[in-house]
Amino acid sequence: MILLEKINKFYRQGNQMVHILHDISLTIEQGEFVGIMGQSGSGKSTLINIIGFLDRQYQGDYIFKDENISKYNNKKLTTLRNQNVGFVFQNFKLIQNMSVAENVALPLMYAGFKKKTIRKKVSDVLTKVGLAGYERSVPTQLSGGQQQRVSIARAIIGNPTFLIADEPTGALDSQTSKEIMTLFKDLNTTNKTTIIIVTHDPQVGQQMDRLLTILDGHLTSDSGVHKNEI
Ligand SMILES: Nc1ncnc2c1ncn2[C@@H]1O[C@H](COP(=O)(O)OP(=O)(O)OP(=O)(O)O)[C@@H](O)[C@H]1O
Repeated sequence: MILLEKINKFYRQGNQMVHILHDISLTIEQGEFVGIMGQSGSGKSTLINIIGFLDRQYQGDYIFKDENISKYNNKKLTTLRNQNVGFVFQNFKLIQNMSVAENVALPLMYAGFKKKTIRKKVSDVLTKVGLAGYERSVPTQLSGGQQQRVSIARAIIGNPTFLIADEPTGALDSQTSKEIMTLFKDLNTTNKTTIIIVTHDPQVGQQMDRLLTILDGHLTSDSGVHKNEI
């Protein structure tokens, strides 16, 4: 489903072009549960920005669902992103003065769904993440783990093809981290949602079906393939 072929990424730093990602080639199939690990500055965010259709300034080919999207303009890329990707962040990124239901409903509001449909979908998705009945709460009334569940509900309400979670347990204690990882695994197993999780945490990495490791912008290991395929 996701096929990257020799992706290279350069950033301008001052008057120099710095080579950030080096010849990254990988395939992620529908339904996979994949972790990306690597030290700070190794290029994880840069890579997921490309995978999640946020960045189109790279060299190499990105084939998504059999279509080469490397030359897509911003408009086409935004449409692709809205239709296919859900994002989860370390710091939840919830809107504080909106209720849980309003936060979760946002993607469907933008997509122009009817109010009644939205209400039903919000209720279903809150049940799925273990927050049935929390519609009227506001983020500040919730624990960190609950807020992350709200942000996961917002990410999955549009039924995305894949989820990208950037350090989703980074702000949580270890027990809550475990619970959030269990939720991701359930979503992966039950809904067959492809999930890509960036993490520093080896405990989180261990729970993934497949682990990619990035070092200085190179893909140095992929537990899903034999070493000589990298
Ligand atoms: N917009 C930018 N302009 C210039 N350099 C950048 C930019 N964004 C990232 N970099 C550089 O690219 C390299 C990779 O950064 P990236 O954020 O992808 O790493 P990371 O593995 O996600 O790190 P962290 O775990 O700290 O989030 C770093 O050296 C960083 O300084």
